[in-house]
Amino acid sequence: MSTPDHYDTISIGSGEAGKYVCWNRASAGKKTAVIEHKWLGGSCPNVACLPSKNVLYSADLVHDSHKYAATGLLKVGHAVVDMGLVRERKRGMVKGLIDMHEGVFKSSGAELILGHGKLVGEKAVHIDLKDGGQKLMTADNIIICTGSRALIDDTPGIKDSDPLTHVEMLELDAVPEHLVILGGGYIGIEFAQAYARFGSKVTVIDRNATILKKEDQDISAAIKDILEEEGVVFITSAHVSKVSGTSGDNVCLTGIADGAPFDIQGSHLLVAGGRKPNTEDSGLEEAGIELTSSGHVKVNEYLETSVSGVFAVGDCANSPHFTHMGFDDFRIVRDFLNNAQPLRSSKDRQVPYTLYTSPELAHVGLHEHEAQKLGVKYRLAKLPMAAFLRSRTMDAASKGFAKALVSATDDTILGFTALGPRAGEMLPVVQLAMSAGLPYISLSGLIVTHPTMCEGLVSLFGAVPATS
Ligand SMILES: Cc1cc2nc3c(=O)[nH]c(=O)nc-3n(C[C@H](O)[C@H](O)[C@H](O)COP(=O)(O)OP(=O)(O)OC[C@H]3O[C@@H](n4cnc5c(N)ncnc54)[C@H](O)[C@@H]3O)c2cc1C
Ligand SMILES: NC(=O)c1ccc[n+]([C@@H]2O[C@H](COP(=O)([O-])OP(=O)(O)OC[C@H]3O[C@@H](n4cnc5c(N)ncnc54)[C@H](O)[C@@H]3O)[C@@H](O)[C@H]2O)c1
Repeated sequence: MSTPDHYDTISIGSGEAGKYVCWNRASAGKKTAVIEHKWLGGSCPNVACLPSKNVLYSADLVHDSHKYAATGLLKVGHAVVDMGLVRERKRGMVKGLIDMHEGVFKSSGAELILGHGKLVGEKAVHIDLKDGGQKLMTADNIIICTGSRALIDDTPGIKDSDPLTHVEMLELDAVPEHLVILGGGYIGIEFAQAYARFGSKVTVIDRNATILKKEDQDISAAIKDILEEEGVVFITSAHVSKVSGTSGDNVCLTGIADGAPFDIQGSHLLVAGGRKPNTEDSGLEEAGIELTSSGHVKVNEYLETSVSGVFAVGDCANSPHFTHMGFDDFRIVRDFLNNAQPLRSSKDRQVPYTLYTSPELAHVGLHEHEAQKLGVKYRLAKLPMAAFLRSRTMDAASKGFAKALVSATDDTILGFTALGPRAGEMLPVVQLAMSAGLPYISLSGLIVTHPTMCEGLVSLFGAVPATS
C-alpha cells in the first residue's frame, strides 16, 4: 500500500452523527471522509426510522379505509392491501433518501468511501474497499459511528429458526398469516400494530409484566388496550424456553407465562428484543479504545473515547438509541472540535421520544414512576384526549390522554407525556418551556390557534393544581 492519505476527520460508519460531523467540517474547508460498508446514511434512512414509519403509514391508510368503509363514509369495495406495493412505496422513499445523501456528499466535499473500516493504531484506518482493494488513511480526528444491530439472544433454537429482524420485516411482500413478535418494546409494538392493521394475526411475547417497560403503568396499559382492540394478543411475564421450526413457514415458541405453560405456533417470528452495539469488528480494542461491560464504546461527556481525538457517537456509544440523539451527538463533537464555548455536553440533556403507534406516544422529562422513586415532589395534571378538541375532528378522542408533571416547589415543568393523534408534534413546545426553565403558565397562558393539538396544552397546563 502507498503512503496513507491524511485527513482532518474520518468517520467509520455513515450514521447520523458521523456523517454530519464530516459534512460540517468539509463545508468549512477541511478534508474529511466517511467510510460505509452497507447502508449509506446509516440505519435510519435505510432499515430503521424512516422506512418503518413509511410502512406504518401504509398500515394506517389500510386501517382507516376499512374503518370508514365500515361506517359507510367511504363507498369502496372490500379494500385488500398489496404488500408488494407497500414495499415499493417504502423502497421509493429509501432511494430518494440515498440520492439526497449522495447529493450532500457532493455539495459538502466530504469523501464517501464504500468499504469496511478498521482502526489500525490510534489514528489510522484500514479499509477493505467494496469494489476490491484496500486503502490506508490517517486523520487528526476519528469518529466511531458504527451503530447497533438487532440482538438475537441465546434462547435455544432461536437462531436456527431464521427469525426476521426489522431489516427483513421491512422487505416483506406478503402479509404473514400469524406474526409472533418476541419483544414488547418500541420495535415490537410499532410493528405489532402495523401488521395487525395489514391483516396478520399478531402475538407479542415479552418477559416483563408490562409492555414498554419504561413507561408509566397507565400509559403501557392504555397502549396495550388499544392494540388488543385491534386484535393483538399479548403474553407477558413470559419466559421462552425453546423455539422450533422456521420463520416464514411454521415456527413454534414454547415457554411459561405467569406460571402457565404456552406453545405459540406462528407463520413468522420477528425478534425485537433490543440492540447489540457494532463494536466487535472495527479494530477498537486493538487500537486501545476501551469498551464498557455491555460492549459499547466508553466515552466522556464530550463523546471522546479513551484515546484523545477519537470520538464515539450514536448507538455504539450507548447514547439513547434515537436518531435525534445521534444528531445531538454531532453537535457535541462539532462544538468540541471547534472549541466552542460553552462546550455542549451529553450530561443532563433532554431525551424526548415518540412511539409511532396510532395514536402516538410522546414523552419528555420525568415519568411519574421515576419522580416517585426519586422522591421528587410534583403536581399532576391529567386530561383525556377528548379535551384536545382537534382529536375529535379525527375520531381520535376516545383513546389516550395527556399528563404533565409540574414541580411542587416552583412552577417548572418536570415531565410531559401524551398518548394521542400527532402527539409527537406537541413535544417541542413543552421541551422549549422546560429547557428555558419557564413556569407552566407560559403554556397555559399562550394564545394557541384553534383547533390544533397544541391548543390542548393550554387546557392541560391550565389544569395543574395550585400549590397548597
Ligand atoms: C426498526 C427501527 C425503527 C426505529 N425508529 C426510530 C424512530 O422512529 N425515531 C428515532 O429517533 N429512532 C428510531 N430508531 C433508532 C435509530 O434508528 C437509531 O438510534 C439510529 O439509527 C442510530 O444511529 P447511529 O448513527 O448510531 O448508527 P447507524 O445509523 O446504524 O449507522 C451506523 C453505520 O455504520 C456502518 N458501519 C458499521 N461498522 C462499520 C465499519 N466497520 N465500516 C464501515 N461502516 C460500518 C453501518 O453499516 C451503518 O450504516 C429505530 C431503530 C429501528 C431498528
Ligand atoms: N419510535 C422510535 O423512536 C423507535 C422505534 C423503534 C425503535 N427505536 C429504538 O430502537 C431501540 C430498540 O428497540 P427494541 O424494541 O428492539 O428494544 P426495546 O429495548 O425497546 O424492547 C425490547 C423488549 O424485548 C423484551 N425481550 C428481549 N428479549 C426477550 C426474550 N428472550 N423474551 C421475552 N422478551 C424479551 C425486553 O424485555 C423488552 O421489553 C429502542 O430502544 C429505541 O431506542 C425507537
